[in-house]
Amino acid sequence: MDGPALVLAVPGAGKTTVLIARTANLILNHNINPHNILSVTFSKASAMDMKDRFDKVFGGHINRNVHFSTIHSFVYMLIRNYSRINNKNFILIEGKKSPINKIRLLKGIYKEVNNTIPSEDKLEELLNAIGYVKNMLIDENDFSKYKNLNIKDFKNIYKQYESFKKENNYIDFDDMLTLSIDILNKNPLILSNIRDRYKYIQVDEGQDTSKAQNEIIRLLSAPRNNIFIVADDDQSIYGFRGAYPEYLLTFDKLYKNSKIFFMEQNYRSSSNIVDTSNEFIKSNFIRYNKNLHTKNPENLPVTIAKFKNDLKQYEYLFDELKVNSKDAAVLFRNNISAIAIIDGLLKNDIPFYIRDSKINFFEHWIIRDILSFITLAYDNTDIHAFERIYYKMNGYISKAQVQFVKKKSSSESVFDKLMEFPDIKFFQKNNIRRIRDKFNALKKWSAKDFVDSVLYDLEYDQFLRDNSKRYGQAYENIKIIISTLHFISQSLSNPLEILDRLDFLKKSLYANRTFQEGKIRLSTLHSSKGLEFERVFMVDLIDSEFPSGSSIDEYDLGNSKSLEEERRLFYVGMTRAKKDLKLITYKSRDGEEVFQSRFISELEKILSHCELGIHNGDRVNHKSFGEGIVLDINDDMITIDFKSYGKKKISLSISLENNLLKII
Ligand SMILES: Nc1ncnc2c1ncn2[C@@H]1O[C@H](COP(=O)(O)OP(=O)(O)OP(=O)(O)O)[C@@H](O)[C@H]1O
Repeated sequence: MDGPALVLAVPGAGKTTVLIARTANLILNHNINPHNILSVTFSKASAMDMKDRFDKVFGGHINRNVHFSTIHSFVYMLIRNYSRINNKNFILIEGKKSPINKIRLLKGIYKEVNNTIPSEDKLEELLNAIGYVKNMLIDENDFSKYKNLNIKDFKNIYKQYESFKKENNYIDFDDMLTLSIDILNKNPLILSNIRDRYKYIQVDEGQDTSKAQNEIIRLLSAPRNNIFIVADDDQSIYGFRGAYPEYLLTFDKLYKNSKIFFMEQNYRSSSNIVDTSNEFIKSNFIRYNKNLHTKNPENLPVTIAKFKNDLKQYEYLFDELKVNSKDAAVLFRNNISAIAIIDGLLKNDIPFYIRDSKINFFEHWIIRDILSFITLAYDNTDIHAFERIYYKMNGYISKAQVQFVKKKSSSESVFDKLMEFPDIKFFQKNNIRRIRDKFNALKKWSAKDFVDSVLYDLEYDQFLRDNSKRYGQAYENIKIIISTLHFISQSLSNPLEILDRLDFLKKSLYANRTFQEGKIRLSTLHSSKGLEFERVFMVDLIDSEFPSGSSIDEYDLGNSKSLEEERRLFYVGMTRAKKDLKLITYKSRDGEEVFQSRFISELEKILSHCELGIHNGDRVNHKSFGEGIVLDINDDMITIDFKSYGKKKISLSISLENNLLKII
């Protein structure tokens, strides 16, 4: 009830349940006014989920309003009250009521600073980087601590963005946090009023709170420190935008006389899934060592399904789902993976729903380029389509030539107009003829051959590779767009049908956003947190996709932080499954060799040891060395800390085959 407490729990242990029950305990058994309890969580969906679950269980017993909110909505209220009293006017530039478009503003600043328009991906990276700086409370005059930044002249962009907001009294979501810290630090009266009101502070999903959010919580809860945090550091997956789970590891230093409770029993999953996941997450170093276990019985073995290529993966997935689609989910690292899956599910008449419909595919610049190729193939007078792609193929056409073409009559073919360019050289004419003939032929191809011809005959693929190099981006990240396009076009008879199919898929994505019994859930791994399903399929488990290419690059340079976050994300996915977990990988995607995810390789080892029935942490008895604890199992060797002999590495198979080693 009183004092600082941290509840560290494993997946499926009932974290939210504990927080709800404690709230009811404070109100019903200790007569605390709900008005004095502040319960916050990370996302709006979790806050709503908490409120629903509380009302369902205790609604009949407690008739006063019990409030659960996000940290952001709490600080928004704080800023509004402060502004009202002090006659200030802060204008929020997020959401529907915003007077300006934040994205457009940042795009404009980026363009001004770097003289080039940022891609959608770059903008996303920029947004995350700004959020990271604010949430990590990084001093804007000292970005040297902020490594791994891949944004050209970030400092300048950041400063311009900040001063524009300051001049106009604008604030964004992240500013709400830093502004609140400032208000609380500079206004002792406000701080003491809030402290008086919120005598009990509770935080759910504590692993996702940032440094700035933790600072707010610390300020509010002092000096009473009636702070109760529920968290699973192994499920922290928002480090890229400033989540700071490290503070959980030093909770006892931050709050004196704190208590730490562990909830290590999982009520959700079969013992196969629990044992495998438990071993898997132990490869992370930065964590509280918890021992995930369950009393649930065994069920289907965890399956690793390996295929020749991505097409075979889809065949397997759709076949499985056709037979049994009850309470199943397909989870993926990259939301673009959803497009090919939706295409296949629609063709196979398998019902699905997907909440994250904001997928950067249909509006992606590559797709818009492809649409311009199609347009020009069918209408070679379309100057807009031509202007978009003339330098992205091997036509060697100059800007001056395009300007010349634009001045001519619009009913003429752009290729004919190009031929009339003054002083045009013989070899240039040959090039233009070659391109023109290619475009004339394009509309006769099947949709898939059309895509190939654009990629390889017109060398759009080469442009994509060069472009990635120029902007320091991994070609693999855009390859997923091309492979999705290939997948969609494989059954279409002509290029025009690509337009229709994309339109249909886009509409289907929006039309299938709501849950209905019997529908399969499609979700990114990030959005799957907190959910549970009978059957879970994790797809596209290849290196560079999952774990992401950037986390592998950082790891190769000696920094394993991002790779550990990827491992946690993988763990979140695995622990969503109640009975059936299928992990799918393949050897080639869209004709190019790929490698199975290194996490799959780790799991193969774990599963082979699970078959032997031996795990890290097991107590064992060895015929010669006596009792000990298993510390590590690596291929065929096992490290045991023996009571009488200390650490020893012994051969696992010899020990087991000869009955030398027994699990106690
Ligand atoms: N004490 C319990 N006894 C039996 N079942 C329980 C208990 N606590 C929770 N459960 C069940 O276990 C499942 C997981 O619970 P819940 O979703 O609250 O866990 P969680 O810790 O929030 O999980 P995660 O962090 O993985 O999302 C649910 O199906 C819930 O109904």
